[in-house]
Amino acid sequence: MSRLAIKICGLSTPETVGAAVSAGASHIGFVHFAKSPRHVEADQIRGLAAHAPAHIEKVAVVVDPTDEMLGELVGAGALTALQLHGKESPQRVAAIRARFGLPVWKAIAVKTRADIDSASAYVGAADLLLFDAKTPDGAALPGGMGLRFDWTLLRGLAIPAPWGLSGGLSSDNVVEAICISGARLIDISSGVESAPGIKSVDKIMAFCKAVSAC
Ligand SMILES: O=C(O)c1ccccc1N[C@@H]1O[C@H](COP(=O)(O)O)[C@@H](O)[C@H]1O
Repeated sequence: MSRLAIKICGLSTPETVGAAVSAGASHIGFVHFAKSPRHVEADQIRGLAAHAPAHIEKVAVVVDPTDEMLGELVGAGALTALQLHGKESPQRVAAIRARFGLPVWKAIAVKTRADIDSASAYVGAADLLLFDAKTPDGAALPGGMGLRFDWTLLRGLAIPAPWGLSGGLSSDNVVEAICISGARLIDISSGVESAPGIKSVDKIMAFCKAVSAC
């Protein structure tokens, strides 16, 4: 079986980009959403991405982005994928993919089985579906809040598209999450922080080490 893919998201310093790469992450993520404590501008993303080798995937996380915003991010040249984490429709996802020429991930907000079922509408539009915990109505952020959902909802998932798991993961629960869900790509942000927006090198290392046991 192929090695598990790990995305360490919400990076904002060269030191933590380096830690993610050394620890064995396959993907690094940069949040471009002004309300987030992890927000980084397009030129910062370019600078941070330069600290990771070419084989590491560089993903920008955006929420209901305009074409203008995406043009600025993609135009900076460092990205290898876009993660759409808002209420983008399948049509909007397909249009972004066609216009910007990068693989597109669609985050699916999950609380119930119906939410998992809703992901099928994005098959063919998105390159990867990322199942994340639904945040409460009125929450400040649509992700990155350390919330998890019932991983058994993913057991035996038979969706004809690559998919990954995020939401509330940590070095303490990731092995259980992988065993229950069967995920082959896992994505973490707040679980490797010492405070909102402050990534911890030690926690990044511990998380990747825990995953390597799977
Ligand atoms: O991290 C953020 O601030 C963020 C803001 C807006 C949309 C998504 C965001 N983060 C993504 O949320 C999931 C889960 O994060 P966590 O591990 O539960 O903290 C992950 O994909 C982040 O990339």
